[in-house]
Amino acid sequence: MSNGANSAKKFDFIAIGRACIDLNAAEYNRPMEETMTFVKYVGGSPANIAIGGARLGLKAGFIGKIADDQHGRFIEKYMSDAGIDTSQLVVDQEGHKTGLAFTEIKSPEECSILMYRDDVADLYLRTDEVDEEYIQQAGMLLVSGTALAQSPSREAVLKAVQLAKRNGVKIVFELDYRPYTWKNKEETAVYYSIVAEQADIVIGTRDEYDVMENSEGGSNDNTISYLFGHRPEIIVIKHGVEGSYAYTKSGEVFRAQAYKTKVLKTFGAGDSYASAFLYALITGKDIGTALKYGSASASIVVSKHSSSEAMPTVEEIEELISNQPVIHS
Ligand SMILES: Nc1ncnc2c1ncn2[C@@H]1O[C@H](COP(=O)(O)OP(=O)(O)O)[C@@H](O)[C@H]1O
Ligand SMILES: O=C(O)C[C@@H](O)[C@H](O)C(=O)COP(=O)(O)O
Repeated sequence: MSNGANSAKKFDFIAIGRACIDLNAAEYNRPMEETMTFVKYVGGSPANIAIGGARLGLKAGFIGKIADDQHGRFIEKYMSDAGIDTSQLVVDQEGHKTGLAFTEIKSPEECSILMYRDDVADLYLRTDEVDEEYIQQAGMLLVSGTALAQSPSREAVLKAVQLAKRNGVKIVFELDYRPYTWKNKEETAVYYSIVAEQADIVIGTRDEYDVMENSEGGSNDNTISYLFGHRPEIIVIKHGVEGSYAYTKSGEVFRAQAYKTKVLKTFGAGDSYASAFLYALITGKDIGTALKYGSASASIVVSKHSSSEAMPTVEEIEELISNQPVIHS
């Protein structure tokens, strides 16, 4: 497949979904109960991926809804300063709030996220706020699975997927499973399958594919045999510190190991991975190299305090790939 590189298009990719706030513990190695200070960053998986892509020099756009408040304005300015087109970042007019993610860093291995996502603006994006002419201008549409959790955002995303298909825009589905936004796993499995079957590229962790399949302990072989019966041409399955695999419809299998690093916290790995993986595909690198870019980017971000602000440059990624040993597992 051609992986979406299209210099004739205004955007290399457009992400759809949430742009929110991360409040990351400024004090490490303690539970949230004892954490008194937090540092504010833009967060939300698709926003992080757009920021990561823009840091790597990609032309990125964003479709989403932000609150009409100080947090919403902070997000819009940060993303626009990062070089992302925010013309389709709709400002909510109904009093909905910005989603907040407080992060706890108990140890490098024990991190958790406490989400405040009741009535959040991002899940109120409507179908009439998704514009065909905007989507036409992209090489790829990056869909976050969390945006399928509730209506009207669910229908807005399904419309974006339809428009992308109609206009030959590659669909990248990042499963991005956040249990607290869903009613139950059965519902998640239904909507994940609907979009995964229509996507060109699917990216997720092994656990997230299990959610899509509404099963436990699933195998990569079963996942790819199901999805390759549909539209996907590339399936990426991440296995945490044990590395990741990419499978192609023509039967190739690629594996990348994680790079050794001094881990500060584990969150941010998935978003940095996705942005660097897509950057590599969009700039014409092969799939094996793209996996390395993803792993390298993730190993940089897990060693830093934030997800968005910590997104690396191309030079940092390439330097790390050349010099850093991998974790053998
Ligand atoms: N402790 C770690 N050290 C170095 N790299 C890591 C570590 N954990 C994850 N990674 C890298 O980040 C990638 C994505 O991590 P993973 O945990 O699978 O996804 P997610 O963050 O979406 O749950 C992995 O494939 C790996 O390359
Ligand atoms: O996606 C969110 O709403 C929270 C993120 O902003 C946060 O930085 C995070 O959890 C990132 O983790 P990842 O998805 O593993 O990259």
